[in-house]
Amino acid sequence: MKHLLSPLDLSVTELEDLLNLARDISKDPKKYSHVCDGKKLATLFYEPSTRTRLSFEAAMLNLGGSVLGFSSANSSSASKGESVADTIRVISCYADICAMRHPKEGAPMVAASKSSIPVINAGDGGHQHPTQTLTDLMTIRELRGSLDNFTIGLCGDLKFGRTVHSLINSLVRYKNVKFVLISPKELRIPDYIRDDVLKANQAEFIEMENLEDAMPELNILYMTRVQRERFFSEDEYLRMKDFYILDKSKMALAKEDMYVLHPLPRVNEISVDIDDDPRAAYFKQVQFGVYVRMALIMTLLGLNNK
Ligand SMILES: N[C@@H](CC(=O)O)C(=O)O
Ligand SMILES: NC(=O)OP(=O)(O)O
Repeated sequence: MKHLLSPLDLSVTELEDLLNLARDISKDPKKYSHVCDGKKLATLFYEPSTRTRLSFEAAMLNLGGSVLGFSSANSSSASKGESVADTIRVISCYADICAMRHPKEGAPMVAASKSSIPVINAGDGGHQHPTQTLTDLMTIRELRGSLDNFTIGLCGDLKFGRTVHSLINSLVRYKNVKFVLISPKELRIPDYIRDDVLKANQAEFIEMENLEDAMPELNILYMTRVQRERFFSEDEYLRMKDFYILDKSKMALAKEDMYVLHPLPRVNEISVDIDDDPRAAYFKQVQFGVYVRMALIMTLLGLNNK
């Protein structure tokens, strides 16, 4: 049985197969509308979510399956003190596959160790968000045609932003991907990503604070929200929250064919003025998120050859 706890749980070849399947689904989703007939997905969300939970639900429904779950710790028996380990043993009796989001790093891994169904990490604390990475990879591949040979700027909260950590982990496996890490010094990328992922894989990267300086070189700009819920002090959050605001004047410095991605939700870091710019790809990214999760559910349930 396979789980998806980190983006590295899929080899580059498996990822290629999954992205090809997602592309095929995107061309004719109806072709797949009975692949998961009779199957159930449980969504165990101990932290807020709009896209991840609902796109998982939409994905399973599109495949002909059904969904059950909870959307906050308060509405589950976690509020009575039930452990993740016990919860997953119970859910294994109700569903065929589950997606779990939890504020504690490693919680989905604990769940996987006790589970008799595939567990998908739908975001664990400030650690990883592998299905957002699948979405990001599909978006980059569909927009650029390839996951090799480009420069990506990752901007904002690189310290707590789990989507950034997972995306870097995945992209270092492709050829000639250059990383520009744009953040205030307080929100720099953690050492375990800089040293154990970027340096360990001999990836080309630089760290800088000024977004304007980085703009002209970028093929992809990946904006992120300052992760308020991970800050120890509200004052510190307020000091950081508007550090970067992508607006028309900054977009004027970018290449004509640069794309802007953002995992969403956006707060203030991308001005709504640029939503109609053809380079703004963050809502396209949302649509790809459904196709890629359909492909993932099929793959983990062993239904990808049907
Ligand atoms: N939705 C993404 C990004 C964010 O919340 O800023 C996440 O859950 O990590
Ligand atoms: N991109 C993402 O994970 O969004 P949600 O937090 O709304 O699920």
